[in-house]
Amino acid sequence: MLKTIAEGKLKEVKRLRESLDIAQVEARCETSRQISLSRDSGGKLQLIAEIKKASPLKGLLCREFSPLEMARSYEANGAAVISVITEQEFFDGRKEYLPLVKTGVKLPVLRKDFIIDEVQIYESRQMGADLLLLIAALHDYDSLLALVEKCSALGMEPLLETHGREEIKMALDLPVKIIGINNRNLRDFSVDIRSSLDLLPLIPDSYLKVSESGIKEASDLRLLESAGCDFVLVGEALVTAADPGAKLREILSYQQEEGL
Ligand SMILES: O=P(O)(O)OC[C@@H](O)[C@@H](O)c1c[nH]c2ccccc12
Repeated sequence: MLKTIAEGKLKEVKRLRESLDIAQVEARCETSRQISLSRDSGGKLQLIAEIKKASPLKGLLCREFSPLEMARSYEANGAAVISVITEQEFFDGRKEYLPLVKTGVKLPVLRKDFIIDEVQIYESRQMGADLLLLIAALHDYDSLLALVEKCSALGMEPLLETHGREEIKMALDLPVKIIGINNRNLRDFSVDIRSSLDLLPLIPDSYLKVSESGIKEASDLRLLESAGCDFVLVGEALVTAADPGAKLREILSYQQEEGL
């Protein structure tokens, strides 16, 4: 599956190489400031809320889909970061969603796509992304290193997504600050948040740790918080709710109850 998606990106990369004015993006970057994430001072888990219209496995998730409205309601209800899926073929995302969301909210915005070439990093910068997802499974060490460095040079923060011990080991050898553990196996799409619980202890506290996928309830957040996780990335559970903002508030509400 992952391979099919990445192969689909090759054409897009070719087109981008022909059309994107890299020098112009670089020139504009000099004046722009990097937004960086940090751990909550009280140790509270923070939430990255995803704008996700569809998934390859389940198809359409959200009928009345308005990315801007959704982002604003995530922001108003306590999200720390907005994640925007821009991949079109399998997730029905659109590149336009990112600049739209970026201008509509104050929160940092993460671009979720399948990044296989540095030209997409320039494109992400031009779109206005603050953070960029890089998927370890798509690369070897050298190509990841080049992408991570390009990302940082352009003032964006890479979120390196891993699955399994080997990929975490590789992540720890790269100059990244944020490591994600995807609970979804991108090869067969099975999901289990225990995968984060098992792997979080392998990541030192000098990194920001993100658990991604299959997170639905306050009880999941509680578990991950006590395992030392800093951020959770939630998509489906929010976008399939009648009121995504209200759902976000509800799953974070345990933090108030505990008076953190
Ligand atoms: O909808 P969920 O199960 O809450 O998962 C969100 C997010 O983790 C998932 O969309 C995701 C994780 N890694 C990705 C890479 C590309 C596209 C999407 C993803």
